[in-house]
Amino acid sequence: MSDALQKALSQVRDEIDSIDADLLALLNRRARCAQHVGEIKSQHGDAGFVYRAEREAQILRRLQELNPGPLPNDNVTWLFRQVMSLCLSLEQPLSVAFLGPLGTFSESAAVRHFGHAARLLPQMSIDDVFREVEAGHANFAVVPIENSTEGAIGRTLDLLLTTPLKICGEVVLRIHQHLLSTAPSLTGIKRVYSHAQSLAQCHEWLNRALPDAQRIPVGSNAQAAQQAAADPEAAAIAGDAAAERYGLPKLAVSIEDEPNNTTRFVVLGRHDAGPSGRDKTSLVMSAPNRTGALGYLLAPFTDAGVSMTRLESRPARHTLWEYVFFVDIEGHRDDPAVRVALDELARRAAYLKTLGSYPVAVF
Ligand SMILES: O=C(O)C(=O)C[C@]1(C(=O)O)C=C[C@@H](O)C=C1
Repeated sequence: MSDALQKALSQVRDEIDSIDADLLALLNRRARCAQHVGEIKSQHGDAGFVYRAEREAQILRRLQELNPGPLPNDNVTWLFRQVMSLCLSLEQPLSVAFLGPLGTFSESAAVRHFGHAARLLPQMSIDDVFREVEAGHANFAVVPIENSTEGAIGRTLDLLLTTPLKICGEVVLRIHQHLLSTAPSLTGIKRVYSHAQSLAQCHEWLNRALPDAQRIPVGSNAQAAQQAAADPEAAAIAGDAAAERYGLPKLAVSIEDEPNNTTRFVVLGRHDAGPSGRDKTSLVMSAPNRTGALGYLLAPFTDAGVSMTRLESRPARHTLWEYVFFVDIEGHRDDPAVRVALDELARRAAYLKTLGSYPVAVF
């Protein structure tokens, strides 16, 4: 290395060292502020509300607006999510239940929302995820609710009907499915394990690339990866997190049939979130089985100028040919227009449950 190059490099590296020292001091100053916030909250008997979904969303949105680059907004958001996760862990360590084992897309969603400092509690089923928070063994749950290719996750909707938990956040995750196997090539693969939803998301690719392989649905993508890791004639369809966790090579990447394959998860806790300025409210209601009933129920939203972003029907399981409707609207239940619409809806619906108000996903 020439002297000139050495000198130029060491000048910039000295600057980086000095910036890192400043960053370190600032990060610790921020952490002390968060600890102070925690003390104020517990002095006011508010220790149960240490995690503030709406405040985190506001912080991240503001930083996205302030970001001058060259770091892209997604990376900045990820970085500050980690910073808040660490600051929060000094106030109160959080635990998050999700559909395990480790390596599922649900784990990726949980980490995306709560950062790496949260304690992860993988569960065997979506029912167990709900139960873990309902029983007070975990602070929050992260469960899938809909996929852009496959539609609603029925079990989550059914459990939302009866749970006392509230939706306090959402996570939108781009799903890239890979074929993971220790086999040297596609030729030796006789079995493909995956969650039924993932097998369906890669149905056309499998028809083309592995028409003779047996497709075996299992409890989760991560479980599929565990099974494939132990069987050289098998492959799993799963994501990056499972590939890394179980040390499986990727034989084919991004094999999902739909290029925009995305899953939306909801975050459940004992309270919903305060208004953040850009919120959604999720509801479930029942309409009597007669002509025009659904239109009658939805009219209060139009009348109050509230936009509906999602409508999903699901059989009411106890009565044949009766349906419940899951509705997402724009706005927080404390917004005046939403409040007016909900009050009117409560008068019209045979059954109405507000599942929660929460910030629109930030990234
Ligand atoms: O502002 C608060 O209420 C805090 O607890 C601080 C803080 C943060 O690090 O900025 C940490 C956790 C909360 O979820 C929101 C924000």
